[in-house]
This record gives sequence, structure tokens and C-alpha cells, in this order.
Amino acid sequence: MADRYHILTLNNISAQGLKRFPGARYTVGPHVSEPDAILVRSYNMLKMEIPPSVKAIGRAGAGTNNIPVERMSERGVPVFNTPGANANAVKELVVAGLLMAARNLVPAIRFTEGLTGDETTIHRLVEEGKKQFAGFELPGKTLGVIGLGAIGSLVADAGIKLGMKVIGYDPEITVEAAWSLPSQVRKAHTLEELARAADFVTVHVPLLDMTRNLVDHKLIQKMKPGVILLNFARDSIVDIEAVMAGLAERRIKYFVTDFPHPSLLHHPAVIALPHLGASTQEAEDNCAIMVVDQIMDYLENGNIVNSVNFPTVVMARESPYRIGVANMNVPNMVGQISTAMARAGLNIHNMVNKSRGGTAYTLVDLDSPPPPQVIDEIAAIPGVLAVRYLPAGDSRERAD
Ligand SMILES: NC(=O)C1=CN([C@@H]2O[C@H](COP(=O)(O)OP(=O)(O)OC[C@H]3O[C@@H](n4cnc5c(N)ncnc54)[C@H](O)[C@@H]3O)[C@@H](O)[C@H]2O)C=CC1
Ligand SMILES: O=C(O)CCC(=O)C(=O)O
Repeated sequence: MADRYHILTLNNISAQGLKRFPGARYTVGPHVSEPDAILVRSYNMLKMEIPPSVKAIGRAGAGTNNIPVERMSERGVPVFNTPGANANAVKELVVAGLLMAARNLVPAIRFTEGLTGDETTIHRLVEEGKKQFAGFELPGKTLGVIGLGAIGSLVADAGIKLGMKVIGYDPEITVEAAWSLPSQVRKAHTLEELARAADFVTVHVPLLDMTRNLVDHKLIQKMKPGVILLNFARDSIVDIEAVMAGLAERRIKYFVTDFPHPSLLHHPAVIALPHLGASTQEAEDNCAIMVVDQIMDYLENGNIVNSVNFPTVVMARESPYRIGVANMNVPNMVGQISTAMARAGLNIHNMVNKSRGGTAYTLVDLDSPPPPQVIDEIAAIPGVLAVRYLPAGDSRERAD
């Protein structure tokens, strides 16, 4: 139970989100000590000492590869993200990437910026020079989309609307994403099938052990000569050495990336952006609003929505006396938790228990306030990772 919640921000989080924390109950900022929760965007938390006071981490965005998710699971701390909240922003930048590459816009702009002379001279240089930047149009070209989640499915849809053929690969596509895909999107059964078919290959998978170097030398060698490769997902998903080799032999015409790498920074066929995918006012507001609401609901009610390491657990309040327990997903946890409550004479009003992988989460509403020793008893059960008493706003007393 907290009288006042403390929220540490590790990056700039949109004020549209932060202002949702009621000032009377929340202290929020970059210098907060003993935080109950941390809000983050791309700040690298992997080597950070995370204070024991932390009960939740909220990523205002999609990727959680900058957060020690496994370490947090072991501590019973859910990590939240905001699926889809910045997907449109990334999709628009991918469309810009397709056009920048197809129309040679970056070298063309560099050329124009280098011109000097009077109006007549510039006119002549423009008309003489433009032929070197002649490009091609998108309709009829094939766009290969690797990963058809929130972003990939919007990119696929945009490709179809631009008149492109679209081939997509995602062996774990969700039913929701599959429904949102235009029927014209062709399913690739393997990455190689997609690589062989596509004039553009764009990557939209999370960075996981399994996706590290997903686009490697072998896959690039299967791509069409002159392919345009786009990476708006994460740097390590695409093997940079392999890209350099692909650029050197001109198999890759352009590499468009949101993750600049020192060895490719000034390469004429690399269009590098400073991780701009989600940098729109709209996306920043959407992500912040979503993550703040999720964190508040978890801190105050124990509900879990959009966690990457915990099951979704939402229970409407029917009693003001609630306990939330994070535990290892092993047999007889619910039995031991409810026995501890019964021993203290507590009647369970409502209860939900769900698991995800090695982690489980239990919410229990009681008919009367729990004595503090029950919380301690539950915390001492082997396999219990974290326990919180979550009384409703005006019921913060415990039975002693
Ligand atoms: N450049 C930027 O600013 C941004 C980058 N991102 C990156 O984009 C990634 C994707 O974002 P969302 O689409 O929102 O996530 P999402 O979770 O909605 O979609 C990811 C999709 O990738 C699929 N997938 C996973 N492993 C795969 C594999 N080996 N092969 C093919 N598909 C695979 C999943 O099944 C899922 O459908 C994020 O994890 C993040 O790293 C996200 C937002 C902004
Ligand atoms: O917050 C940002 O600007 C980065 C967004 C991002 O990469 C993500 O949501 O995965």
C-alpha cells in the first residue's frame, strides 16, 4: 500500500501522458528516489541497478530490448509496453523510406544543395544533372514485409494502397493482425521465399535472441540484385557486415535504416535516420497516455494489461480489499495462498489466477481487510515473488 506513488522517468515522456497522474497522489520526474514504477523509452536499463522499491516498468513504445525483462520477471515485476501506439508513425517513415530510395532523393538533395551560381546557371545544372537521379515508381513492385504485427501489417496495407504487390512473413502472426491484413497480401512460407520475390525488404520484428541477425549474409544473397533493404526495427536484427558486403557488390541498392552504424554512416547508398520512427507528437502522446494508464491501474488495482512478461489479468473491483501476488508458475501456489487467507479467517470474495510461461499472477478480493501478517505469510511462501495489498482509495486501513 502506498499513500503516495513515486514515478521515475528515464526519458522524456509526453506531458499528455504524465498529466494523467493525479498530482495529489503521484510524484513524477527524472530525480525521484525509491520509485514505485519507472517510465522509459529507449534509455538502456540493461546494466542499471533497479531499486527494490520498483513494482512496475512501463515502456512508452513497443521494443523492450533495453529493459532487463527476465531479471524483472524473477523479481515479480511486470514490464509493460504500448502495442500499436506508435505503429502509424513508423509506417509513415517506412513509406518515406520507400520513396526516398526509389526516387534517389537523398543524393538528389545533396546535389541540389551543392549547386552555386546565378539563376540561369542553376537552371542549366539542374536540367543537366537530374538524369543521374531518375528513379522508378512503386506500383507493380514487390514489397516484402518481415513481421506482420502492429507496424508490419500497417506497412503491408500501405504497400497495397500504393499499388505494390506485398508478400509477408510471420510464422507467429496473431489472429488480430491476420484479420487486419488486406487479402492481397501473399503469405511467404519461408524468409527465403520472401527474399527471392521482393524488390523492397522491410523488417518489423522485435529484437530477440531468435531474431538477432535474422537478415544475414545467406538471406541477403537470396535477395534480388538491386534490392532496397529497410530496417526500422532494431540494429542487431540486420547483420551489418553482411549489409556492407551486399552494398559493395551492389546486390543492395540502398540500405534505409533508423539505426546508424559507424561503418555505414557516410556510405552513399545508406539512408540513415536517427531512430526517428516513433518521433511524432501523436505517437509520443499515444504511447505516454497508454503506458501511464496501465501503470496507474497496476499500482492501484493490480490489473495487468499489455505486459510483455506477465499474463493479462483484469478483475473489476467488487470489494475494497485486494491482494495481488506474483509467483512462480509451479503447482499448489493458489492452494497455499488461499490457505494462508483462510487461516486468518478471511473470506475470498473473488479471485483470478493466470500464468504465462514461468510466471503466474493472482488477484484476490476479500470481504474484509487482511491483517498485515497474512501479507507477510504469503510473501514467505516459497515461489512467491512479490505481494501487494491494494486497498481501494478510501479503504486503506488494515485489520490489526
Ligand atoms: N524505429 C522506431 O522508432 C520503432 C521501432 N520499433 C521496433 O519494431 C518492432 C516491431 O514493432 P510492432 O510491430 O509494434 O511489434 P508487434 O509485436 O506488434 O509485431 C512484431 C511481429 O513480429 C513477428 N515476429 C517475431 N519473430 C519473428 C520472426 N522470426 N520472423 C517473422 N516475424 C516474427 C511477431 O509474430 C509479431 O507479429 C519493435 O519490437 C521495435 O523493436 C517499434 C516502434 C518504433
Ligand atoms: O521512443 C522512441 O522514440 C523509440 C520507439 C521505439 O523504438 C519503440 O517503440 O520500440
